Amino acid sequence: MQSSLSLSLSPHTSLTIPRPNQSSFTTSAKPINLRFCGLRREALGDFSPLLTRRVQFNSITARRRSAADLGVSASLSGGNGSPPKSFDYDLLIIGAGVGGHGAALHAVEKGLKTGIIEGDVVGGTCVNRGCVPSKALLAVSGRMRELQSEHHLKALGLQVSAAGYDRQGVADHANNLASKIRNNLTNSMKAIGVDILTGVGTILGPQKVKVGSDKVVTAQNIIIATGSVPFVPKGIEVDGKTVITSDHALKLESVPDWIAIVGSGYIGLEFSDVYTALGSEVTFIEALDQLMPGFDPEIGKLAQRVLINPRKIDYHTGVFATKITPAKDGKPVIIELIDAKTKEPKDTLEVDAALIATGRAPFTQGLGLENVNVATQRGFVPVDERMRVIDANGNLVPHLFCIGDANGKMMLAHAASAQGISVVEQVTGRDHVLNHLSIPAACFTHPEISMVGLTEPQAREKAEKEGFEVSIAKTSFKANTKALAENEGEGLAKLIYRPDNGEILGVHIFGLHAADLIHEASNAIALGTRIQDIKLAVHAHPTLSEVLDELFKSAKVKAQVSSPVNEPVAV
Ligand SMILES: Cc1cc2nc3c(=O)[nH]c(=O)nc-3n(C[C@H](O)[C@H](O)[C@H](O)COP(=O)(O)OP(=O)(O)OC[C@H]3O[C@@H](n4cnc5c(N)ncnc54)[C@H](O)[C@@H]3O)c2cc1C
Ligand SMILES: NC(=O)c1ccc[n+]([C@@H]2O[C@H](COP(=O)([O-])OP(=O)(O)OC[C@H]3O[C@@H](n4cnc5c(N)ncnc54)[C@H](O)[C@@H]3O)[C@@H](O)[C@H]2O)c1
Repeated sequence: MQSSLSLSLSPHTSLTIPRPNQSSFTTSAKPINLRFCGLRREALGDFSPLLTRRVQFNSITARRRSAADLGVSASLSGGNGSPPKSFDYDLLIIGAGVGGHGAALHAVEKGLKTGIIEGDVVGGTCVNRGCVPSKALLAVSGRMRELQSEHHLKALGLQVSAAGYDRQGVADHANNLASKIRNNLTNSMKAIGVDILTGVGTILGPQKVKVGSDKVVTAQNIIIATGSVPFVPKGIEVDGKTVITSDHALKLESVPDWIAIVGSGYIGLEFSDVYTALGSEVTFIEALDQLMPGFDPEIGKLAQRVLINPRKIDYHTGVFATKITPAKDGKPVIIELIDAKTKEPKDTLEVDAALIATGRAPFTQGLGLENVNVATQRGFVPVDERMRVIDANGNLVPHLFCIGDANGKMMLAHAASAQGISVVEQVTGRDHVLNHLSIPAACFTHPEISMVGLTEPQAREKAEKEGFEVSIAKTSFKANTKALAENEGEGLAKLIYRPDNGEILGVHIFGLHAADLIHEASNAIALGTRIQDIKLAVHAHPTLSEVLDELFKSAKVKAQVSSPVNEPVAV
């Protein structure tokens, strides 16, 4: 099956990037650890993302227009294999998702002549099929939950008659938000002089890229930022109506009475929040032994108690969905489950719809990586800690970088953008290594979950290897005035730290506005701030941020204050 993304740029142009054929896969490449993708890929064996992709630029009109419209001259120097002697751009980015966009803005700020190539729509996954529309749906589910919770409203002294929703209205809200943010992103680049080159980018050789079918551009440095697409395990037939991926679900064309969600990672969990608020019953199917396997186990348990158990959600863990057949001729969607360990048949489910949320596959095939001797690992572009691309012999490819979902380091929008900024710092003369352990992540359920750094098991494993002690501090939202005023006392913040020197190893929050609260901790990790220093910082009262204030204050650190406290200043 070969689905495609289509875009009409104008009445005369159209571009199509076919999405991967999601019915074949390979397991021969080296496993890589995708810490923030819920689980190590090797744990899934045969169910790993498949990595086939074919890109086409299928409109002759579009090809002609792209060459004429670009306004940049193709470099004539150098054959495909040798580097050109002069360049059209200082920096050329392939892929205008959030990663490419972040890199482009920073590059212009640093004075680089910058071009960005986009084969579909500006904004990529996050803006068009990811963060942005999903958060619009979650904004609706949050309000629906509040309005439907008689107990909660009564506690606040409120009376509201029955809450309802208009499905198309909700869908329009998500779609309109995506359009608005896409325009903002496009305009923000145009306004500062980034050249947006329309067409599929293919690497021809060192520092040289083809755009569409016949335009060639050269650049001093190139960043690959081609992102990812939904991964659908072998045996699952996606029809886009009753068996869907997040690409389809975000359009909210229907709200099924009963939907199975395969995978209980970020996408599964966020959509369970949306669907149950809109009235669906949900059945989770999770390959690992527990739901939400990527989260700190204690936070996962609390999340299960609050986000799963009281809602119309049941689940099967330790099972793979091996075959899913879409609804047809009056028959429901049929899901065949096998035991994840024994591989024996376990169960068959009949539901109205199934959402496949089993991770994302990198979008890198057909990119011309072979022309610079780069072999992907399960489709991901191998990079070092500075996002420099590594070739098939283990050497760095000069002037070539890869950021975002395509390198698989951390599949988050802000991580993609931060990696892009880090690359720009390097090519403009400042060495920079991004600390991925300081990058926060959040799941926008109600309430939210957020985290930065290590989970408790990861911290204990590291401590054992490196020979240090780990301590844990916790604070409850129940003791926070603002949370109680909102009648939202269900929540926990957890700090994992070194008691000898006050280093923050990880912070995990479950509760109201957890996604916003995490940044005090992530900035502290990024800046190397120790607990003995941050516990002296002052927080406004009454605010949710006092949850973190209490958390840092309750930690028992042996070291004294490690940086001088500012002298009081007369104002
Ligand atoms: C449902 C969902 C919800 C999400 N929610 C969040 C969230 O709340 N927070 C968060 O941080 N992350 C979230 N993510 C993840 C986030 O969307 C991705 O991590 C992020 O979009 C990755 O950015 P990127 O720039 O690497 O790639 P992408 O956003 O995928 O962009 C890549 C771009 O490159 C283009 N392209 C690909 N190949 C070529 C080529 N050869 N030539 C030219 N152009 C090409 C594509 O068309 C695309 O526009 C979510 C993802 C999904 C699916
Ligand atoms: N709020 C956010 O930041 C946000 C929201 C959505 C998506 N994302 C990003 O998008 C990416 C994809 O999200 P996702 O939820 O699809 O992936 P994920 O990696 O977070 O979770 C996938 C889940 O599916 C399970 N699984 C995999 N194959 C299975 C099978 N055959 N049968 C049953 N279970 C199976 C895994 O064990 C895992 O728990 C994530 O890496 C995440 O970083 C982020």
